[in-house]
Amino acid sequence: METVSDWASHGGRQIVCRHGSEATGGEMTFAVFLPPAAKTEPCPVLWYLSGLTCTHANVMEKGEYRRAAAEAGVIVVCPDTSPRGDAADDPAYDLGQGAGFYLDATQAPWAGRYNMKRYVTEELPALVGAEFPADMDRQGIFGHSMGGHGALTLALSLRGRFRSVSAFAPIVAPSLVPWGEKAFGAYLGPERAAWRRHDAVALIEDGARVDEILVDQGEADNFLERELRPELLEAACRDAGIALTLRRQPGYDHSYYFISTFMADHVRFHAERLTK
Ligand SMILES: N[C@@H](CCC(=O)N[C@@H](CS)C(=O)NCC(=O)O)C(=O)O
Repeated sequence: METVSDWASHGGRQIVCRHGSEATGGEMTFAVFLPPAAKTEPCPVLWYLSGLTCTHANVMEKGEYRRAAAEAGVIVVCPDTSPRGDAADDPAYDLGQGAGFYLDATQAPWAGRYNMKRYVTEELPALVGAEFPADMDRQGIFGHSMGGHGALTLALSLRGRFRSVSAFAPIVAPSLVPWGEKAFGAYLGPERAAWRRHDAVALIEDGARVDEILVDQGEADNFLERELRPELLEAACRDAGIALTLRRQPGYDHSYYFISTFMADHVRFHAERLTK
């Protein structure tokens, strides 16, 4: 692992690292914020999964998580969203590089390197646990849009791994919306039964559970009705008895101006569950 940048920030350190990845077959870059408390003790880890078109850098530069994470004593890790370099790609912004959807692809030309589920749940946690003062028994996960889909599906399918889960404007039912239908068709093939394991609403319908979920959703989000459809998560959680707090925020769109507004609320939500 190689350190690309290491900045002092809020009494802690904002670091960017690069490493050779077996899961994705190439070099990967991620951001990790160490709070001041990490100088003296292992700290819980909060994973932030980003949305379409993002690298590790979008949330690092625009997400404004550091003050709250420093105060709470939480490490924040921000992975990239897909394999890079000479990995297969597509000219569209919502397929290929920048659009890994946090699953392990089974279809050509994506299979072999588009293993973002394995990367963020196995390879990168092993690296973070080995290289940083991280308490891997206390992990939370959150994300935005495609990354909100990732946070919800990984928390639901890896029961017990994450003590807390939240999302900003998540794609809650990718099997039913254009972004997900396109990506799942490409990465997983036409057999829709295989899609259900990567769809938060379908996972809940099929019996997967978490105790509680926090979601913020802007009401002025251009993708709300076509791609995000939070009402489907609301119905699934109601039927399953999952405590969903869905906050509809008037006037906010899909951007990092929205995310950064509610970021501290989410970091504190996780910290309360990770530090008690
Ligand atoms: N208008 C965007 C659509 C994709 C989009 O809104 N991406 C969101 C995540 S789903 C994002 O975070 N974009 C990067 C940013 O705002 O920094 C584009 O075509 O690039």
